[in-house]
Amino acid sequence: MGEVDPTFIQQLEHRPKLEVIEAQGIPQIDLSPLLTSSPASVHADLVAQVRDACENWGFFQVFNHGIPVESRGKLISAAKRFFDQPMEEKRKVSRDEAHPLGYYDTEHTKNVRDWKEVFDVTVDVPTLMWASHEPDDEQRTKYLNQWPHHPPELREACEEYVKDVQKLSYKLLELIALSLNLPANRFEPFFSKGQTSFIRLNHYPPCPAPDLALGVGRHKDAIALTILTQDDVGGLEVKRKTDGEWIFVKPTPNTFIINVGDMIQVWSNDKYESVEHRVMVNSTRERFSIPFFLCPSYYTVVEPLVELTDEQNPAKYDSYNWGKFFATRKRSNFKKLDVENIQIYHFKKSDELKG
Ligand SMILES: O=C(O)CCC(=O)C(=O)O
Ligand SMILES: [Fe+2]
Repeated sequence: MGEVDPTFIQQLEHRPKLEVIEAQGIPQIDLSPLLTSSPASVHADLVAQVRDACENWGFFQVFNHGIPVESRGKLISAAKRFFDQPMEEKRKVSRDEAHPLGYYDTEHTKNVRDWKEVFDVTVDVPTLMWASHEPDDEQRTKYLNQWPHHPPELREACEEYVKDVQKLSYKLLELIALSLNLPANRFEPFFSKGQTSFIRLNHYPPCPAPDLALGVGRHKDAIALTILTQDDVGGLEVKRKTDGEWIFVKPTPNTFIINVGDMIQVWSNDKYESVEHRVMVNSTRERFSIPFFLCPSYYTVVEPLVELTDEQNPAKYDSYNWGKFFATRKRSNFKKLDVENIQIYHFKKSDELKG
């Protein structure tokens, strides 16, 4: 195995095992009933499959989702053309504190550098967000996308893809609401008045030391729901809830990988957990993946839903403001902070539950 800069090296217990466990993969769910009829409420079997997957895995794959393969193919090709350029070209659209969207290659997860480069694109243009993480500062800011000159088709490919995936995300939110015995449209108000969703083009170049580094270190997604597409290389691993083993998510053509994020964990009062995952790299093939991170409007107050709490099952979290949470996270991208990045367990109600 080769060498990498020490900033990329994972501690011993977090290094990937190069022989992967593929057995008993995450559940596969056929969404074809939704192509022919709605509302989702008529599909009790589908709702039950979503409930099982959310309870037992926090992850599932969907097929027959209605999104044309070309839409993803075009975007992955455009992403490849963008990342293939010299660094000085990519740096022209670099992300910084003033422009939080665009190109970035020094992301750290849990203080270890990730073996990847990314390009972030916001969905609503402009996206309204708090200007500061300070709780009492009510100033707002507007996020705009930064588009590179090359490749010229990147912008249209992103915009077309986002339109399709957004529709899918709303269908999935309806299914998740129904699976929690809530009305299908229960989550809609959080997203319908200015959401903060974004997509990330991930490029994982070949790595000379795939036994030491990770494309993305172990983490949970802070958002509501992630819809991920990956190419045929593979690398994503999900932590199995039953025994904590890292399970390889085998690339399956024309499927999307869905995972419950931290906000659904809080809304559901821990009925559905946001599950840890990470990305392995390899020494021979580059890999591309594109997560769509579904996020509510910046002012959304996130707390366990009243319908899912009662005296026997009291709320396990204090409420938090999504935009302030996000701004606090973002801050650590540009400044090395001494404290751990903000996490939902910081809002757990009782001290013995923390950790
Ligand atoms: O590349 C992948 O498969 C997953 C990436 C991921 O987990 C993330 O960007 O949050
Ligand atoms: Fe993730």
